[in-house]
Amino acid sequence: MKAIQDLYPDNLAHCYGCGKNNSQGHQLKTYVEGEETVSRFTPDMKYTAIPGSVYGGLIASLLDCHGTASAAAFACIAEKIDLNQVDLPIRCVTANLNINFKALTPQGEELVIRGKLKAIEGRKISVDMTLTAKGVVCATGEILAIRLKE
Ligand SMILES: CCCCCCCCCCCCCCCC(=O)SCCNC(=O)CCNC(=O)[C@H](O)C(C)(C)COP(=O)(O)OP(=O)(O)OC[C@H]1O[C@@H](n2cnc3c(N)ncnc32)[C@H](O)[C@@H]1OP(=O)(O)O
Repeated sequence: MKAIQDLYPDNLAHCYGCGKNNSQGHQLKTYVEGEETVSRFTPDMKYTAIPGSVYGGLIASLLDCHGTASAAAFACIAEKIDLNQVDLPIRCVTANLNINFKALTPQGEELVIRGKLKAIEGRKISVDMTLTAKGVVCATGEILAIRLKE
């Protein structure tokens, strides 16, 4: 299965966090795995907070893009829309993002971000997220994504 972000049409694929057409961005990729979504990302050393740990703004960026991609995927699944189609028919933007930083996030490690659907209420899609490094939860987050009108 393709990454959710690779299903965004070319003219909407320039997001700094996840756009496949932004060569200077993070190009985060999110996949559906069972009932969850997952993204994996190893930050470059330039994203330093305290030496040895990852800058919180980058973590926010990863949760932001993981969250909107997850919201679009969960909404498609709820409507039985095929996630293998070329252009994703459902697109979401972030209205609210809450993050709890639980532990310093170590540099030089692959970060694993997982998302679980919390609720779909009309155009509002809430997703719970965790970010782990070496199995340790470093951050949790909740996103409220809004499905854009047609
Ligand atoms: C814009 C076009 C470009 C196309 C783009 C396509 C993008 C496809 C690629 C994806 C790329 C990923 C990108 C990465 C994620 C970003 O970084 S996205 C960038 C950051 N986010 C933004 O810039 C969003 C800015 N805000 C907005 O554009 C508008 O406020 C929104 C979120 C679209 C909502 O506006 P609206 O469509 O007029 O909807 P509205 O009726 O106000 O609200 C709908 C419901 O949500 C609730 N709601 C809205 N905001 C909030 C809030 N902050 N807190 C709580 N509830 C809220 C409302 O109360 C309402 O609830 P109900 O009455 O239905 O119960």
